[in-house]
Amino acid sequence: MTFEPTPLAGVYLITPKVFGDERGFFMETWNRRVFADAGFDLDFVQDNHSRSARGILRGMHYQTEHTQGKLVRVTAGSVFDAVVDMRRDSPTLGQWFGAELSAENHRMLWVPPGFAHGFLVLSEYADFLYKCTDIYHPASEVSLAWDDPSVGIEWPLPAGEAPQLSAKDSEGLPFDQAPRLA
Ligand SMILES: Cc1cn([C@H]2C[C@H](O)[C@@H](COP(=O)(O)OP(=O)(O)O[C@H]3O[C@@H](C)C(=O)[C@@H](O)[C@H]3O)O2)c(=O)[nH]c1=O
Repeated sequence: MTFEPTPLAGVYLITPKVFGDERGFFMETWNRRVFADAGFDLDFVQDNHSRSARGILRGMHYQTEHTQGKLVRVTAGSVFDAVVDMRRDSPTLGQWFGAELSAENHRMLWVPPGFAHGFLVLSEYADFLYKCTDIYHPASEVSLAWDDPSVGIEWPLPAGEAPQLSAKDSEGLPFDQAPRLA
């Protein structure tokens, strides 16, 4: 398992060790001791799984109470996964980071509490799995506008194509109106 820092403090790209053989492959995707040895003392309370078709964008989501850390990965297809720093005292407040996560590259992203998170599906469909450090708390859920120009996430969308969004995400808050996190 390798833990690769990103330009946003606390956000890590994680690549599991994959053991391939004639049957297929095996990999550990979460191991409390291995993560603790790497400095991640995590306690997960919920696992989620969503499936989405090509061109669907879910995001950019966070909760102002019960703020969640998320360990995210893809088991079928590929996505462009993105985070935005919402930590009020962070030197990188408002900056984004994105990476392709796919069933082929086995990569995971550790998104600590304090970030808005979302993804765009690049394949015919994608299965997206994630572990959360806190509960779902819809009353404090925020959708930050995926296309806020002051954040400027470079989504790998075909020229002139718009993503498909939920009703909630099509009314995402502009960055300057979106609540900051601790
Ligand atoms: C997130 C979530 C949703 N739901 C329900 C509520 C709703 O009826 C249905 C779909 O919810 P949503 O539209 O919010 O699902 P979705 O847009 O997939 O929301 C997720 O997006 C990604 C990007 C994240 O980072 C997640 O934390 C989460 O916010 O599932 C739960 O029961 N538990 C949960 O933890």
